[in-house]
Amino acid sequence: MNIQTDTLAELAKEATIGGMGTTVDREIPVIDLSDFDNRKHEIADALWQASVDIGFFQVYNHGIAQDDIDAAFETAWTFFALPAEVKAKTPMPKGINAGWEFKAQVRPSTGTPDNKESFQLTRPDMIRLNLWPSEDDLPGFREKMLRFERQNWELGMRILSCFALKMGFAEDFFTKAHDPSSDQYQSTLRLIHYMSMEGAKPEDFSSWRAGAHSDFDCLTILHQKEGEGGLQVCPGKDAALKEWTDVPPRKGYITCNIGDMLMRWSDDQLQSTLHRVRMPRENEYMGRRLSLPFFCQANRDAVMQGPLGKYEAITAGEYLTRRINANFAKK
Ligand SMILES: O=C(O)CCC(=O)C(=O)O
Ligand SMILES: [Fe+2]
Repeated sequence: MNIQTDTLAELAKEATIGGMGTTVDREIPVIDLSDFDNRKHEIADALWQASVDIGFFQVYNHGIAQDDIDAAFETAWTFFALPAEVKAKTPMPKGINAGWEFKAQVRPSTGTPDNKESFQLTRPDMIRLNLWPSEDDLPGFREKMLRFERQNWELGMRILSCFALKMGFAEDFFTKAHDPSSDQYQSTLRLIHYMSMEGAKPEDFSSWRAGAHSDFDCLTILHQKEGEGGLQVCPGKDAALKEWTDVPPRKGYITCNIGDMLMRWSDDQLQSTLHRVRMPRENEYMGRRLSLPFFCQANRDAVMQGPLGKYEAITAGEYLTRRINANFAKK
């Protein structure tokens, strides 16, 4: 489908609040991760089914304490609340998923910048390119964020071990491919601030908080706050219908989705699904929205080759570089 043409046409049609396309209810699978080691095969079956069908699912009893998630949101806000000139000390370099950007991400689907700012944290790049805010500017930020990054990595690897099992790989196959001790590591924690729309002009609602896209990575672990909705998904097999489904955040549940890397790595068995973040509707909460996605992106030197051999082998580094450049082409 030609996403670009469809989206632009709909943007022109819908200049005010309301968003584009139609909204339909679909069930987003919810999966209980409790007693993980004993229930692993049952959990793996559920994750696989959800990912073949829709590519999105929500997990609960996931092992990350709610207090830690709440604290991570608070710490993220301490960064965004800094003056712009302080945030600008750690700018996102071209083609690198690290540092601060402000309304710089132009999605191929919309051609306009997402109405957001973000700080991305990819561990090796933070050191190499000196992208950590200083302790003077933001005391404790680095340590707190690294701890949360690690918690997300652990959850991501547990989920990916289930996919490895189903794909006939060793259970630690993806854990090795995302080895956090390697300088080739490129998994990314992203802090996102979508600006408040309180008092905004009607025409401001014609842009997107995040334009329609699929993620580049293997697996995204997306923390959202209850009451700060807007995420919508459009499953591949129904994409031509342009029917979007709201995925409201619920406390205790983490939304996860398959990205393009794992879709390719699974020979297209698992679905990387289009999603976007719409503007709030007239009667909805208009304040700022924060989200914290963690992108499990295989290390640069990991070779992606599916069990069925559908695609030629490519390193994850080469794969990701191509994808990032397509999204931030103008900088
Ligand atoms: O903020 C959200 O809820 C979704 C963000 C997202 O899709 C992304 O950053 O890839
Ligand atoms: Fe996304």
